[in-house]
Amino acid sequence: MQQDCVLITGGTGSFGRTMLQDLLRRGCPEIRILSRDEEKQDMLRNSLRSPNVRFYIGDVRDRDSVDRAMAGVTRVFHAAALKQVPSCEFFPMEAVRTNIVGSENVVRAAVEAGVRSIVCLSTDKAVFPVNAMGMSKAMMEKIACAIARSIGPDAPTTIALVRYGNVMYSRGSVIPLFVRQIKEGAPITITEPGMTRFLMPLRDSVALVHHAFTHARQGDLFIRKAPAATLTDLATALKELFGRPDHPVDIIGWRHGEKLYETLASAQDLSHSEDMGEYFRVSMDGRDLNYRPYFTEGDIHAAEHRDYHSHNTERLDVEAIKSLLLSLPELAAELDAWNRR
Ligand SMILES: O=c1ccn([C@@H]2O[C@H](COP(=O)(O)OP(=O)(O)O[C@H]3O[C@H](CO)[C@@H](O)[C@H](O)[C@H]3O)[C@@H](O)[C@H]2O)c(=O)[nH]1
Repeated sequence: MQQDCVLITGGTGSFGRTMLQDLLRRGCPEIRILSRDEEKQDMLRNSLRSPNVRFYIGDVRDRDSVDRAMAGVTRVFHAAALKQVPSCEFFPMEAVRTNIVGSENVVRAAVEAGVRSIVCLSTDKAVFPVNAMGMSKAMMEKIACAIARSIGPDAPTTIALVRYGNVMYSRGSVIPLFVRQIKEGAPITITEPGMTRFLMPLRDSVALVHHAFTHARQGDLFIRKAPAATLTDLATALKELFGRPDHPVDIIGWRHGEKLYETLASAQDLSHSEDMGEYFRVSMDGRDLNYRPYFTEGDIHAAEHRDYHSHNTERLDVEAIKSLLLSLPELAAELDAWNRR
């Protein structure tokens, strides 16, 4: 049997790195990282010093570089993406090149190389997308599903997707920003007090990817359920944890391409899904392009479902947000330093 060899695209990002550490802990004999930035790779190489990890400089936009990293691989986790909402609004074609064309390159290369299983990372912003980042991720989902449908259930490669909400404390996100503002004595900048976001600690992120690797059927989409919070409650929780309940807040208004709440699963998704407890499993829509059956075999179940979004999921109150925040190692370290100052 072929030795397990996992390729992670975008392996130096928060999600990719968590996956890498997890695979190392599980004793994976070979893990390949494909990414663009040699400096980030070098830092990761020096911090890991593991003979099991191999680094490939390349770009998912460039099929040749993907093919080179893909040879001999058994599983692929595709996490490489342009993921910042505001920058994709200003450079939408860059999102097209990386998130759409790049994803097609990775999925096709995996199929052609006979990889056993590929899992592509998506986001709640791909559902009813209003910004270029979400639109490009929605297209990635469509492309992965279209390729899955075309190769069929008996192909050697299984293509699956995982979809998550916001990862807490990820680089450049709102929680480290609010923490910095509290520490510097600057007002906390809230865009819209009642805006809600799903909240997921990074540690909860990788289990579903492993599940998808092992259990996905062709074209499956796995959606991680999560609780949500309003920005006001998130800010209040942080202010209280840092002993600054009266810290000032500025309301700055919505940024480009934002939504009041995010949808993780649409009614259409849920109409062909199974509720697996911590996640939904959405099966690929396997109907073909023959129009006639659409009128007799349409999706009659869609109307029975409600969208699953950050306004109607479990809502965390301030105390619950505080305990979730305290469970994050990054936040615990910040608080420790703050209390010892
Ligand atoms: O100064 C600020 C900055 C942000 N926010 C709000 O905080 C929330 C979260 O913002 P942020 O942490 O920037 O994340 P998102 O813009 O929601 O997007 C993140 O979460 C997505 C998953 O939903 C990922 O796909 C994206 O890559 C990632 O950037 C949003 O409601 C923002 O309006 C503020 O209130 N004040």
